[in-house]
Amino acid sequence: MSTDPRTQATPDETYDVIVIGGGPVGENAADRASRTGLSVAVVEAELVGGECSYWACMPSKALLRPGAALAAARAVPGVRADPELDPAPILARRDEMVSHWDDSGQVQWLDGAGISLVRGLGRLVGEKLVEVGPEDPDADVDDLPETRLLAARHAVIVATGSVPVLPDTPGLAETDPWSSREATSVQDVPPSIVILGGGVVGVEMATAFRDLGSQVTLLSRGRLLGRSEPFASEAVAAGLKTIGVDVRLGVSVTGASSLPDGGARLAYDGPRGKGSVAAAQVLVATGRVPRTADLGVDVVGLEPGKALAVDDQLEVQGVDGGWLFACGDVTGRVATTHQGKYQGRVVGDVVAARFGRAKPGEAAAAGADGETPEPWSRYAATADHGAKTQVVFSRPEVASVGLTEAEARKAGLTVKAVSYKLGSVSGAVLVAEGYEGTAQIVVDTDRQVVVGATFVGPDAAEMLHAATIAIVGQVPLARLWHAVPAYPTISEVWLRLLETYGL
Ligand SMILES: Cc1cc2nc3c(=O)[nH]c(=O)nc-3n(C[C@H](O)[C@H](O)[C@H](O)COP(=O)(O)OP(=O)(O)OC[C@H]3O[C@@H](n4cnc5c(N)ncnc54)[C@H](O)[C@@H]3O)c2cc1C
Ligand SMILES: NC(=O)c1ccc[n+]([C@@H]2O[C@H](COP(=O)([O-])OP(=O)(O)OC[C@H]3O[C@@H](n4cnc5c(N)ncnc54)[C@H](O)[C@@H]3O)[C@@H](O)[C@H]2O)c1
Repeated sequence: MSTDPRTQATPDETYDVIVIGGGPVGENAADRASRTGLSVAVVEAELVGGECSYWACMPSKALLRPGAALAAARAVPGVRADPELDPAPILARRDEMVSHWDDSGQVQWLDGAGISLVRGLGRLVGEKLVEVGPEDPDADVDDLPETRLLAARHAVIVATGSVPVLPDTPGLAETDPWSSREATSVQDVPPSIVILGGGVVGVEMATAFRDLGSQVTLLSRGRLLGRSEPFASEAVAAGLKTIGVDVRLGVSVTGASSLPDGGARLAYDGPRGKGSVAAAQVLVATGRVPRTADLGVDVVGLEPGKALAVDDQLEVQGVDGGWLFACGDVTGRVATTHQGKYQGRVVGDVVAARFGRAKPGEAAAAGADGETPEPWSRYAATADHGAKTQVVFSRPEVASVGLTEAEARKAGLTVKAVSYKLGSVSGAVLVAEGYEGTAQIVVDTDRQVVVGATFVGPDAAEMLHAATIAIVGQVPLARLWHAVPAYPTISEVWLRLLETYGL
């Protein structure tokens, strides 16, 4: 395939399976792949555990939880004293949650699972060949890993995640803006921060920094959380304003400049003409792209920088031989840890069954002889289509699964959306005075099944899984009617939703 001399070299090590990227998704894929006796190596350039453990899910949720707990306490008369947020212990608990950016616990776990760890940046250099070397070969550090050539007997699984996007707005890069990494690992809370981007990172970090005491301005081109139901966007915008975030919608940032005493000013075109905002710190939260630019995918005929398109077995499309797989953010079809780990379990099982000592019949069920595995079998990531879940830990929380009403209509389904105010349910009244929130289900009226659900409100996250089960199980409404929610819980909204639908 390649005339690169490296592909002619004798490999330094050979494994049955090589996983490039030891984030949450790669770890899961490696774990499952190793279960039928295959030898597996994980190649990791930074910390085992990936973005999620050290700079994303865990630290961001650690920063957000105290504010949610305080709001919950304040919403119940009878809680004595007036609790307050205290940044120092919040940051200290965040540091604990990320194990002080030390991955020895996760390395131990890999070790216990019998998976080899190879530190360094992995690059594809040929079919089933991975060269591992320093991320920056010119870096001036003592313990740069030596370049090693690894060969895979059967499969390479790519789980390299994603990287943040920095828009090419004039002057923006020169203001030394933060990405979500610097924001989630903050040690000195800035007195003021301007956040560019009203997606998930934007609204979560606006909430967290307001709780930590910063003055926060959030600039968004469109509505907040643009992929959510519009009522969720409105509730989150209102929630941010209530806690004192300056939310400016419909603004396009046109330029940025550094200020002489530190900080920066962003200029923008908005609904009321030109404007600007200054802050001690800029945080750019304008999305992420799959990390394939430095992966060597060109040697297998793929375009660097683009997502690795996969089928439901997570096999990379456009590469022959059935040896290259991908899962997680790098596929561009999921952008959360839990959905990526689901893919990791599927691809790990596919690889284990096709190439390892699996039970009789399992290799065929996993597609070893060219048959496509059954949807909803353990060898197909079927939930990627129409059953993805996400929780945004803003205040109020936004928990969603499946299709929004607009997405369902776009997909050609005949649907009816019904919603109900959560504050009218007895369980919610008990949880908080003046509980405000909304639940909505999107029903496919031809099949009489739920295809989407969104819950917005305090602790809405914990309501999501019932909806996920209804969607994945394709439970007919007539049967769902017999799932009786306990009284007095907020889940009683399910009964109200079905009544509102007409049952
Ligand atoms: C601020 C923030 C908060 C988030 N909060 C949540 C949340 O609450 N819940 C949720 O579900 N999702 C959340 N996400 C999304 C979640 O972080 C990602 O979906 C998840 O980390 C993807 O996992 P992954 O294993 O695919 O990639 P990553 O976690 O990015 O891991 C990829 C790993 O591969 C390594 N790597 C990359 N290239 C190479 C290479 N060539 N060689 C060797 N190693 C390589 C990297 O060093 C990294 O360790 C959040 C994201 C952000 C930015
Ligand atoms: N709780 C969670 O599950 C969680 C939390 C944080 C992040 N994440 C994941 O991480 C990923 C990245 O999050 P994110 O918020 O950075 O991305 P995002 O795609 O959710 O939002 C990016 C926002 O930036 C805007 N934008 C893009 N370019 C812009 C520009 N030049 N100027 C102004 N605005 C611009 C977009 O319109 C969008 O609103 C997401 O896919 C998300 O699912 C998940």
